Amino acid sequence: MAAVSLMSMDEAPSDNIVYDGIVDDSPTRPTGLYVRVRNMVKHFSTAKGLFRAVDGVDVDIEPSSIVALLGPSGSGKTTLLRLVAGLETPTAGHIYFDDTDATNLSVQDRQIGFVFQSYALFNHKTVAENIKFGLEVRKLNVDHDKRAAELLALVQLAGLGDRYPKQLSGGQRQRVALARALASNPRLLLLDEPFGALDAVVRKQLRTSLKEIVRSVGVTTIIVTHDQEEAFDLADKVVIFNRGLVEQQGTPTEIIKKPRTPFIMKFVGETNVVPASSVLAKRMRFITPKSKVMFRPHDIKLFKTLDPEEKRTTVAATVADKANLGWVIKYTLRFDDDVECELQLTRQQDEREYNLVVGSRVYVYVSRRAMLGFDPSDVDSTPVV
Ligand SMILES: Nc1ncnc2c1ncn2[C@@H]1O[C@H](COP(=O)(O)OP(=O)(O)OP(=O)(O)O)[C@@H](O)[C@H]1O
Repeated sequence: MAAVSLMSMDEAPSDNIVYDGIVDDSPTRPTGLYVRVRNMVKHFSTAKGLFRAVDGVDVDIEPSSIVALLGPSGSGKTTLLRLVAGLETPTAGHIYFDDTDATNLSVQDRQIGFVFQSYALFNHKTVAENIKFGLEVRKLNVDHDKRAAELLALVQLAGLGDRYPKQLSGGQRQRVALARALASNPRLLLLDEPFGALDAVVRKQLRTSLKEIVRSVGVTTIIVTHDQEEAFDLADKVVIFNRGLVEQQGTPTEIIKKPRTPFIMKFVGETNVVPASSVLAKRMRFITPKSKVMFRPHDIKLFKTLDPEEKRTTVAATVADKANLGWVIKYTLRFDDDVECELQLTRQQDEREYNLVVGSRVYVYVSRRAMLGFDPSDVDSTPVV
């Protein structure tokens, strides 16, 4: 999709930018807000006591970037989003928008666009009227019809302005909600599970559109999601919450390649968990004071036959099950101490190299470097009261 500015021409700065004699006459894009959250705390009083929904969080959200807040249910993602929006008052901490302390700004003065899971469109208004509502509330002095048409084109609904929300699919309604949120040219867009109610195919289409749209508009975007694939695909930075705290934040690649804690390792991607006292952990000489050991299924090296030399560095197992999951084949391997682990292969890998028979014997090697010791409390995600 071509870069689209939400500024209409009468608002756009007239000066073109000149670099070394080359005139860049593309419409000037607004830069998104730089959002900094500092030592943010939000405690709720409940019948059971003080609930630490957000318990001291620092997050930096670069201008015009997309940041995904990911984490188990009840970990504080939505509460942080609501704090940034001004819909909750912090117990402690600060929020800065660029260099301004925005902690006590009213919701209206924050210039934020919102999209929630439930469409929150006015059913008695047409699509265009719904979008124009976003302009009316901010009393923006622009040509409303023209802006609504621009926004409809941006969200790929050109020509549907006269329809009513009930005449649209769920995905189209969410596109309208996005257009409305962008109508007033917000510098910050907040999305709370925006695709939660949609089926997988529509979710994916909207995800792609959202990425293109927010990048072309240049708005800083924070999205709360349960969906890891969504978070990793969309975001420049993923912030993973657990029990009101940020457990890790970084680029998707950093989080996948360098999970900093056992919680992250278990939360992101598949893991095998075996006792630290298992034959496998011992044979790999993995020494840990912790009670359990985890490693990724793809870190297993498997041999169907062995040289006598290799027998000392591997552990024999029986193929207990083979699950055919389409493009992925999942084997369950049972060691002689009855500990089990899973091995995942692509179908191609399996057909080319393995094709294991249930009941056959195999030999397993896992590098010590791929193993991580942990106690069950290290991966606990029960919210703290
Ligand atoms: N007004 C409130 N009063 C008391 N507790 C609250 C209030 N708002 C939120 N909570 C609690 O704070 C915790 C964090 O909620 P939050 O909605 O931020 O979690 P979340 O990570 O977004 O979870 P989910 O993915 O399920 O929406 C939850 O256990 C919730 O019950």
